[in-house]
Amino acid sequence: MGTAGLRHGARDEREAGGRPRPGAAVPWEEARRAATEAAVPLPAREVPLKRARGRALAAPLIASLPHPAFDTAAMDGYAVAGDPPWTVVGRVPAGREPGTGAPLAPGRAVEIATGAPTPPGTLAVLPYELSDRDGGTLRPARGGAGCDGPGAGRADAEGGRLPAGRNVRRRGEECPAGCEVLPAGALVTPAVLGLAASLGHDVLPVHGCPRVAVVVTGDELVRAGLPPAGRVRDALGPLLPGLVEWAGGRPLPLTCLPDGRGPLVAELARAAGPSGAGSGSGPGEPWPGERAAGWARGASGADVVVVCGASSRGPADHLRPALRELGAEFTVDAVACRPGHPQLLARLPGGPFVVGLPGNPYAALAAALTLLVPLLGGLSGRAVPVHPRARLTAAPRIDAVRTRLVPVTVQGCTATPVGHDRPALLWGASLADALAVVPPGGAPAVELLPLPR
Ligand SMILES: Nc1nc2c(c(=O)[nH]1)N[C@H]1C(S)=C(S)[C@@H](COP(=O)(O)OP(=O)(O)OC[C@H]3O[C@@H](n4cnc5c(N)ncnc54)[C@H](O)[C@@H]3O)O[C@H]1N2
Ligand code: MOO
Repeated sequence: MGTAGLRHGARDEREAGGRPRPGAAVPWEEARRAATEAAVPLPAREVPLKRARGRALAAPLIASLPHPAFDTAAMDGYAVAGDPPWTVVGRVPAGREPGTGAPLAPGRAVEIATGAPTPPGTLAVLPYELSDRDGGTLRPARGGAGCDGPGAGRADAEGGRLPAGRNVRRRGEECPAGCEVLPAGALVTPAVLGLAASLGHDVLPVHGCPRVAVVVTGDELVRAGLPPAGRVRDALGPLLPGLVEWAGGRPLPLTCLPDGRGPLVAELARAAGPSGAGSGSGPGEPWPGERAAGWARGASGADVVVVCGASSRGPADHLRPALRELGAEFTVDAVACRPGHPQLLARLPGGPFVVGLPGNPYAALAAALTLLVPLLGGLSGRAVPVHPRARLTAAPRIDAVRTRLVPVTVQGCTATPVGHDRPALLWGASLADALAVVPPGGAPAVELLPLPR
């Protein structure tokens, strides 16, 4: 393909009304934005914590409790009141109901466990290792070192007085009840699950998980063993389920199709067809509210169909003709990038999205990070990520008109191309931490697209 048309692609390759002309390569940034904006988050529902991991919060996470929920000791040691020496009068174990013990009078101390409620009247907590106990009498140890910041627990120079509040966490000092700790759209990670539990939640409102059908096409593909002469191993069947899960989707069982328009039309028609009405269950069954929100899954139960291969313009490349035959609407029809330019995003009438990925495996991965990952992020309700940027330590080949996606390793604010980045092999991508997005003409600092782990 010549470059002159692409240089002005964003302006010249559009029909009146702003739609891209069929076959027009849109700039990479624009393609990613179109994929992000095409997706409306799937409806939300509350799920138990153990089923929320990897989903996006459909509402901000609010603290149901203050944290800490009561005044509590931050160290194992002694809760003390007033000036030393103190008389040790008892012990507070973790788990005691706050406010049930007697208030601590000046000159008294109680042994206390980390996390136990401090008695009313507590001045501070003196850690064991900074204390000097002789029978029932307690004093600060001489010259104790800091345990919780500089000088923590050490009595001050004049008169052995502990700063008020030392090693005591006050109720609500980290977050008061009602505080918004995470915004809607945050990804539920293991840390978020622990945080939600700490703040009193048993369930979380999360967006639905888009179901993704992966269709691998090509007569030449074999799925196991050493390929016979002229054949190649399918690299995308193994790659895509993990990528889909990482991006927020749920992969459906893989479909392998021979080359040919007929099988592809039949598969896409099945995906576009009315969802298994009357079946009562199964992957196509809607969640409550899905229909009201305008969601219609096809008979295959997929929200998104990813078609690998058949994306180019040769006689065996049937994806575009098949989509046109079915009346699909194209959102992106080729992208001005290398590799991965034949990729596309379309929507079948009333049904699922279709993402077309090139057959060359590294090109398919680069394309998936361009269109599929933003689409799945949007459908699953994830906030649009802000990716880090870095300076490249070696100049990659710059393209005057196309964005290049270059596998790199990342060290701090610098990124180093790893090479091995021809479209047909995933070697460079396997060595890399990220793909650097090198815009047309280059840039001093480039965006880094994370690679699925
Ligand atoms: N006339 C043109 N020809 C090509 C163009 C173009 O613009 N004009 N673009 C080239 C680029 S760039 C790419 S990328 C490919 C895209 O090809 P398709 O998406 O149509 O895929 P195929 O033709 O089926 O396969 C291309 C290549 O990839 C291998 N392949 C396919 N599927 C897999 C798989 N699942 N695992 C591993 N390898 C796979 C296939 O054997 C071919 O070698 O088109 C160029 N041509
Ligand atoms: O752009 Mo292709 O997608 O070079 O391999």
